[in-house]
Amino acid sequence: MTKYILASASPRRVEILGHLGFEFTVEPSDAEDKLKKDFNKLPPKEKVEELSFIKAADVAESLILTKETEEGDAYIVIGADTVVAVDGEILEKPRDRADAGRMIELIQGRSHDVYTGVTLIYIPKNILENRGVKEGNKYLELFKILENQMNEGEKEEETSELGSIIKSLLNENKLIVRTFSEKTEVSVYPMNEAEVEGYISTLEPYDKAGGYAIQGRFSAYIEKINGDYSNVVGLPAGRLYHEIKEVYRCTTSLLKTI
Ligand SMILES: Cc1cn([C@H]2C[C@H](O)[C@@H](COP(=O)(O)OP(=O)(O)OP(=O)(O)O)O2)c(=O)[nH]c1=O
Repeated sequence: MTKYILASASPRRVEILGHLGFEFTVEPSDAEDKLKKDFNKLPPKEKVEELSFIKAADVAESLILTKETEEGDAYIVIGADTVVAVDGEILEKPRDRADAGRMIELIQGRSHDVYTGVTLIYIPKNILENRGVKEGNKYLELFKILENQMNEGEKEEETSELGSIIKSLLNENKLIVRTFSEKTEVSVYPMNEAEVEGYISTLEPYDKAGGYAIQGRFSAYIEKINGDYSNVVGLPAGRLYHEIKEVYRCTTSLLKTI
């Protein structure tokens, strides 16, 4: 049986994946905070794709190295990241009230893009079953070295090596990794000062990219969208379902190589 793991603390992602009918467990990753790498230099599409990979790879690596498996299950780990992009600036979650106000001022009365990147990592049961043998130990050692480097706060290139176990397994054709992203264009009605103030006085902006929730009070200010609605809320449901189907299509060739 294949088990699904959502590598995200976002309650919106839990809801969207639940709607798709998958049974899954939630194991959030704090890999993003561990990295010193400056993702802000990347364009939004690359940034969300890279961060989704980092989150999924972090959870997949711990799974490969530590998880007690039941009767040799296979796993699909799902990582995601969402940002708002306006005039070449990337808006993540606002730091404070002033930052939330700045973001709402920036996006009101015009359109912006919301990007969500998703990474799926399929771990066949054979990898988990082989953990105890020689090859498994090789990865365990690599993982320990990386962890020590992070603890000691060593050089930036080394701390950004998170995901290298997944990459080396992928190179050896032992995993399936699929990364993709969706863009949704969102047009926001003009807002007056009282409306901006009123909105940032709610708790809504503070855990959302761009400082707003299309699914909440901010719906009052949404004029139209072009693209997938669920993508704005944190997970592009339709694309995700079809990408998971594609993963299963690829498992046939993967299993031949293990
Ligand atoms: C634009 C927008 C974003 N969001 C949310 C989706 C994401 O949860 C959040 C963007 O932050 P992310 O950093 O993508 O995700 P997260 O911190 O919530 O969870 P994790 O890192 O553990 O995966 O913003 C909405 O809920 N509604 C919206 O309209």
